[in-house]
Amino acid sequence: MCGIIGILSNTPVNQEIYDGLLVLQHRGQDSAGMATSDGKRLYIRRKNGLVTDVFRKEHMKRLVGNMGVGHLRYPTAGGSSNSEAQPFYVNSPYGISLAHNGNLTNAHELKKELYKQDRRHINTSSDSEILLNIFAQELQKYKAYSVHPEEVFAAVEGVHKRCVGAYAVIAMITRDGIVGFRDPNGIRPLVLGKRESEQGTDYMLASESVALVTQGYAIVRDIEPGEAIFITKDGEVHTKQCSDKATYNSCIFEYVYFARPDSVIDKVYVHKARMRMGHNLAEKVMKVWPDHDIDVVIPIPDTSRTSALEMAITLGVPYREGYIKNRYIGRTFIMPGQKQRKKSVRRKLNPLDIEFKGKNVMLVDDSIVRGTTSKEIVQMARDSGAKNVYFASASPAIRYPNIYGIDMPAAKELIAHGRTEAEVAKEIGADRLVYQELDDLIDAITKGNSKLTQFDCSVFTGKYITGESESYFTDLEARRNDGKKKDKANMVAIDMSDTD
Ligand SMILES: O=P(O)(O)OC[C@H]1O[C@H](OP(=O)(O)OP(=O)(O)O)[C@H](O)[C@@H]1O
Ligand SMILES: NC(=O)CC[C@H](N)C(=O)O
Ligand SMILES: [Mg+2]
Repeated sequence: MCGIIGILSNTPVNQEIYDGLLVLQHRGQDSAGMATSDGKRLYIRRKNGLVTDVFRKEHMKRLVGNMGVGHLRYPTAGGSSNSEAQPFYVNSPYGISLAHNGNLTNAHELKKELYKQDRRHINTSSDSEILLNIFAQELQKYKAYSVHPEEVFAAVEGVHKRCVGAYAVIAMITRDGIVGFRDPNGIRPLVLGKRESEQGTDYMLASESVALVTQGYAIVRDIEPGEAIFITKDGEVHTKQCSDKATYNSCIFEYVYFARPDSVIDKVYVHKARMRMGHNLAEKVMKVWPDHDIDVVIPIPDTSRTSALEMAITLGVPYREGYIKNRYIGRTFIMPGQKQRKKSVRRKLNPLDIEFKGKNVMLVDDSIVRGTTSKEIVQMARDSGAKNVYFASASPAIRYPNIYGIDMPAAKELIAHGRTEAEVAKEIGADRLVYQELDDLIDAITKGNSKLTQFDCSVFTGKYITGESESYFTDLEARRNDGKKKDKANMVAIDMSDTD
């Protein structure tokens, strides 16, 4: 679930992109990168690590210019080496650098097609390098001396025709401006912001609105599914719907887990959606278990806090912080390997015994994916003297892979895959388990924007809007299960990063 940013400003953008990336760090912890342009030349820095590790003073000084794009990576394709850090760059036509959030499901076919048909060589296993080359190839068709909106929009139409899957994209054309677009299903988010200053109007595109508002930009609007925006270096803004099949099928997991609560996605306040998830979950508990004996509701920090608090209020039960989170450890779920994820739950969360001793505790998390967190957490509650340990998940059971930008490629790694609710409860060691109903989860979001009627809920339903074949999933699981990822982790193609 990478994070992307693009800024076209009247002043240098390096510090603002850096600050914006810091705000979006929760979307990708693997690598960070930035490309800037002064209208003549491109400057680029990308490397494995967190934002604070990747950019030092000397790199920032070199990233000059008033426009640029930034990226945070959480890999869903290829390996996790420096050479797959983004933005990717291609010099023809015009010099394009591109940052991608999402995942292409026909990357394999496109890679072959790019060589056979277009004589373009792809040097990494990243689907984003493929996406960049498709965009470049489509733009090249017009052979214009400099880029105009018509050519950009025609190129995006070409991308929509050739690429399948999820993609929110911000690209920079070195001499001409910034382009943003969202796939025809709008699976991944992209929002536009604007800021007036004495020097003129500055524009920013980002995965989440929190990156805009923290830099003083006002939210203008979300980019629509299938729509493209071209902001020229002179500050003209052009937009066009580039797909005749565009519909909203936004990823529901953005609201459940990925996005920051202080972001607004497709006009829905994530914080409020999570509150409603907690409320609906409490109603389900009261329905299926009217005589419950819950003494206290305890959230699993960080993400579930918002819904757990609202759940406690609706249940009329005290809410207590029972696990203290080490603020210097990042998100566990988006770490690359199971060993690392497991180890970090214990290092990250420590129980406060006094909140557990002799009590019936209801632990609340936003989701149970591999069960790494819940297993450890339930055990910690027992070790701290809880009488009974109940567990509630603000989202339904996750039984199917994600193929749109969340790294959950192997069904067998999901704890609820092929298991009933009671079996999952047993597996995580809980005395009772309550899952949110899918309709209640959807209701929690649509209450914020009734125009959103459809979502990508594939991890709960196994239904994929882009219609992939059975063999795609078999192949994906074989290529990207946890064991395979370990082998690929250090696969370096051309290492363009500095060694420090
Ligand atoms: O069942 P699992 O495979 O463990 O995945 C689910 C857990 O992972 C996430 O937490 P994470 O630590 O990544 O981030 P957070 O601090 O934002 O909650 C999520 O909030 C759940 O707690
Ligand atoms: N999570 C994402 O959005 C990943 C983007 C891209 N597929 C990559 O692996 O780099
Ligand atoms: Mg969590």
